[in-house]
Amino acid sequence: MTSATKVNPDLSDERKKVEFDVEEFTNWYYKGAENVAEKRFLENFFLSDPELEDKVPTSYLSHKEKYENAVRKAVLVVNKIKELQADGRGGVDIYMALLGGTLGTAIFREANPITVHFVMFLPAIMNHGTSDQQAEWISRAWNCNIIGTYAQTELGHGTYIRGLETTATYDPKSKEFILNSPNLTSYKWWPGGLGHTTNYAIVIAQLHSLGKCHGIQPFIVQLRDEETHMPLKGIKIGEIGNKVGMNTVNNGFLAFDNVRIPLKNMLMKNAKVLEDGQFIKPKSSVLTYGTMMFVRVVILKDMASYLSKAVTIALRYSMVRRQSPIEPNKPEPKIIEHVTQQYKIFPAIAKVIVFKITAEFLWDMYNQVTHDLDKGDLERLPELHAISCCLKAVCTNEAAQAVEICRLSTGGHGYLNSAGFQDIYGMVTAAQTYEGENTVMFLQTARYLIKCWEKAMNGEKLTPTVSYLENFIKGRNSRQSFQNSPSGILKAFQLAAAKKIAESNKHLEERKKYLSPEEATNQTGLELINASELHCQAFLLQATIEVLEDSTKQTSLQLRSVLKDLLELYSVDLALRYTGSLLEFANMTSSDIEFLQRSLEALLKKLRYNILGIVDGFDHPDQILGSVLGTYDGNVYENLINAAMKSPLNQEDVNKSFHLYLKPFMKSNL
Ligand SMILES: CCC/C=C/C(=O)SCCNC(=O)CCNC(=O)[C@H](O)C(C)(C)COP(=O)([O-])OP(=O)([O-])OC[C@H]1O[C@@H](n2cnc3c(N)ncnc32)[C@H](O)[C@@H]1OP(=O)([O-])[O-]
Ligand SMILES: Cc1cc2nc3c(=O)[nH]c(=O)nc-3n(C[C@H](O)[C@H](O)[C@H](O)COP(=O)(O)OP(=O)(O)OC[C@H]3O[C@@H](n4cnc5c(N)ncnc54)[C@H](O)[C@@H]3O)c2cc1C
Repeated sequence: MTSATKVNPDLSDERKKVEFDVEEFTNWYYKGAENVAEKRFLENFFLSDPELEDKVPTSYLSHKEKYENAVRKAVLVVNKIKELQADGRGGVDIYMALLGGTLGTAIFREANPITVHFVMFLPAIMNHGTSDQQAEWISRAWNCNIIGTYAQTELGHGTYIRGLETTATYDPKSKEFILNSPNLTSYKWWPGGLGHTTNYAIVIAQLHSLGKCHGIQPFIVQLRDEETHMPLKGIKIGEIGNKVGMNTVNNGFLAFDNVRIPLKNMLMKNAKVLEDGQFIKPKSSVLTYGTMMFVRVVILKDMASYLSKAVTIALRYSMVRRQSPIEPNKPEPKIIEHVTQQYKIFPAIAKVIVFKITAEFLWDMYNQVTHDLDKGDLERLPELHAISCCLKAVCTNEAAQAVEICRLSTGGHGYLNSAGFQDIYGMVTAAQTYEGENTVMFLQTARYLIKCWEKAMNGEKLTPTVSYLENFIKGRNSRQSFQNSPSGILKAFQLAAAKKIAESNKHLEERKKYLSPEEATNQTGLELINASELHCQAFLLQATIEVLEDSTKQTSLQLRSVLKDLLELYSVDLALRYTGSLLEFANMTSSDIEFLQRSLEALLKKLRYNILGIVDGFDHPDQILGSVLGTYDGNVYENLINAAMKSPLNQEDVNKSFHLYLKPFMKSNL
């Protein structure tokens, strides 16, 4: 972690003031010293490989060079993983760390063209394939003998997947499906790696058999020749072009012209087509959506990791950058002394912890529910779907906002590519859209909440994530005054969520008297999103309070106290951000707001000298951060000039454009 160069004295002075043991925090954060040792081993194993180091910063490469470099590295990384596995080390976790997490983005900067192979193609075969199909495809895919993507979205439809237009028509004579893209809007558009990397895909298409359409189903389709990599007959394929970020993912397009695949290539764990063309319905049609749910759960973990990088960069920089005297005639302070600067960064640090805890909570819930599903029990699937949708939306929205605020908190230097924010933002903001656009995700949760509300009104028992609605209906909580503590703020959010759900339901019912239920839902959309968001914020806070309480029982008093301060900061900031809803629904008064404001300021002050220990404790080596502003040694000005010198323009004193254009122009008298 420590760099060989001399640490900037401003930063080393700060480190001396931290009151808790940073390593103890690291061990707590990564759930044990063993995990920390493994994390450090992996980081060192990959990042010390000179083949994975970029001699020229990738931002100076062309689009094509960036892609080729990313493919080269992807192959190296997977080979290195295999090396580790041959030594009996690690399993799926290594892939996750390298394909999405901080280590993966340290290597690829933007992203990896084979991530979707591991995150969606393989899970789709596992989720939707029969045991025979798994036997046929999994080991080839796992060994990367074939590389696949998940081709669902089309030019015309991403959200409304029932409206997808690609067709798979069963021909009982040849026992084959015929794939077609009937028009331009049915072209597949976006799948990661599809452009020039993958040779197979899970294609989601409308199944037609015996003259009837049976809705969307997954098919495994070969796209390119396994030797020459040329697109197969009837397949049109390419890349969709430059994007805001993630430019090394090689997102592609795909169209079919009468492409035939055998019957066995429809993934048939759930729905089936028999040889004679008879369609056998699945136990539930939403089982087709399982792979999306898996990724929504994974995204949450990624948000905590990406945001932890952004806050580390912003905070370290704020502790070495000096600007603008606060008192006249006094020296310029570190910019962190400006209270407004503290507010830009400290609450975002608290969010990292809240998102990480909740991500782990959701991961456990996902594993439990999929275990139940394997036994045919679908009972908790709607609850998991509802909570994963709103968590995906809130956490990606908030992470994107927080990363941008971190960038702004570093002033002009933060706008430089070498500051590292652009790549982080590119990854985070993409997740606001992919795997379900966020507004649509909020509306999915709201649909569930309205159903739960109706159930609760009928006296039915509710699942754990919504059980607070029962308390509300029984009249508990509603008359309590607002309490300024994490559990008091949680109660206020649950009350506000319950009242907002009730109010949305009331307006929905009123509208249903003269509108169709669907149009009534559309007209009530703004309130439904609001209800969904309040519900989600309550869940994030509840999960964190419960886990922190439990997981800090064995920690030192000093660490427990800092984590308690961070939880308080998170909840006070949350309450202040939602004063509108809390004033309207949760017995909050203007004097409560004044008190919250004072608490916020007091907490910033209290955390001022411990907060560096938290970001140091995230334990990101400089290579992971990839930022001239965030290095452990804090030597930002030296880093800035060194990075500037790597610009290709700085490799010569005079650029040829001077002789070609400037000189004739400057000498001309026109
Ligand atoms: C590295 C990553 C790269 C990125 C990759 C990608 O982006 S890949 C591309 C990613 N693309 C996207 O993410 C596309 C986003 N779009 C979608 O997921 C769907 O089109 C939809 C969910 C918005 C609507 O679907 P619809 O019109 O069929 O549904 P509806 O609203 O009429 O509700 C019907 C019922 O289904 C239920 N239910 C729904 N989903 C699930 C689920 N996963 N599980 C369980 N249940 C689910 C729902 O609760 C409702 O239950 P109820 O109330 O009847 O008991
Ligand atoms: C970086 C990246 C990687 C991707 N990777 C893949 C991949 O590997 N495979 C794949 O298949 N796809 C992939 N996608 C596609 C992605 O899943 C879709 O873009 C996403 O689901 C959103 O769909 P859309 O683009 O159709 O947006 P639209 O649905 O057209 O959204 C446009 C606007 O319409 C609004 N809107 C739409 N429907 C509703 C509604 N019902 N109610 C209210 N508002 C609505 C939205 O809120 C949004 O404001 C990727 C996308 C990105 C950006």
